[in-house]
Amino acid sequence: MGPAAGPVPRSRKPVSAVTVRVPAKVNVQLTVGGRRPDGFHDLANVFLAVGLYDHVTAAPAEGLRLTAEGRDVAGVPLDGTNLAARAAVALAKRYGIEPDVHLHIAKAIPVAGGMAGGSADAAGALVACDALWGIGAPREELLALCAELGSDVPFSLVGGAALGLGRGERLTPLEVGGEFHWVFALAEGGLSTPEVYRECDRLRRAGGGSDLAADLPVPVADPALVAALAAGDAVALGAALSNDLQAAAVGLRPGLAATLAAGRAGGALAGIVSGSGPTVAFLCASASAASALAAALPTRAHPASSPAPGATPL
Ligand SMILES: C[C@@](CO)(OP(=O)(O)O)[C@H](O)COP(=O)(O)OP(=O)(O)OC[C@H]1O[C@@H](n2ccc(N)nc2=O)[C@H](O)[C@@H]1O
Ligand SMILES: Nc1ncnc2c1ncn2[C@@H]1O[C@H](COP(=O)(O)OP(=O)(O)O)[C@@H](O)[C@H]1O
Repeated sequence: MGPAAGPVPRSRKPVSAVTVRVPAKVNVQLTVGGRRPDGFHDLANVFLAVGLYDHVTAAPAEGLRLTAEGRDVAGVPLDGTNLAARAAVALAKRYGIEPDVHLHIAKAIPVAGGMAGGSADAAGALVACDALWGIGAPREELLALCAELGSDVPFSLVGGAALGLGRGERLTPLEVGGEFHWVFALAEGGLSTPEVYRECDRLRRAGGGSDLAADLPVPVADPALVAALAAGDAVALGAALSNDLQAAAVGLRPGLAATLAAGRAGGALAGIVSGSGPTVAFLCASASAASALAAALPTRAHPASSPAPGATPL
């Protein structure tokens, strides 16, 4: 990121309050390469946005105020560590203004669930504050701020489907040729993303391999998976789903094995841990099959479909 962008261009009129809808994601491919000297892992991360949304509202205030509502809101920090608050501060700093805003997060995305809820809120806060403060920041500027805030944040801004390379922040949009129907089986309590990556590394070393980027190939997208997405072919997508963090997540949360088995027994085409977990995603043949599976699973479960648009002002 270069120097501060200077005075706010005020290319747009400030608005009184703005609400932005932001989607959750599932990783249909998560190939994890080695750990880099900066501590991050090289990825081939195929993101698919799903129609399960947080809403971030930015309203005028003096100073930065943060509130949240939703079932899992106890796990959401309401201080300066909240990713939405960090996004507002980063945008204000970039344009040399004060981060005067009341951010309210209406949370539906599971917290620490592997569905990028915090990243969604960060992208939502950027778009909402950009409008509230009348900045009109170029898209490239917003994407650069997103990448500084977290590896998954750029995808929350763009939505749809995309291949994320590097640590997941370097995006190439992917074509999606149809609607995919999912059920998300929610777990009680989250998993820490860094801890899951550490467990993945530990398993690699315990298996006699290396966990270092210098020793492992740079991950690439799976052509069969990319073709299945483009064709809208749920059976082929189900066959191609892969997640290198799954063994680590199940190792840390052994109950996930039973959840995966329950979904498959309940008629899912395929099941996979979503990102670092512990949410489990089941791909279904139709919307009605997804509703039936959601009702049959023993855990709390949400049906949702893909693709979904990225951060959208309402
Ligand atoms: C695993 C994934 C899959 O999309 O997401 P979740 O399933 O947790 O939502 C992502 O890689 C998470 O991205 P995000 O949650 O943005 O992570 P960041 O804030 O950038 O990094 C948090 C920590 O995760 C680890 N990390 C993250 C990304 C990456 N490519 N390699 C890593 O090793 C590092 O330990 C880092 O300090
Ligand atoms: N806006 C936010 N919503 C949820 N969690 C947040 C937020 N800001 C910061 N966090 C912190 O980030 C952690 C990871 O949250 P989240 O993004 O929901 O999970 P994941 O990385 O598994 O997708 C949470 O445990 C919480 O401490």
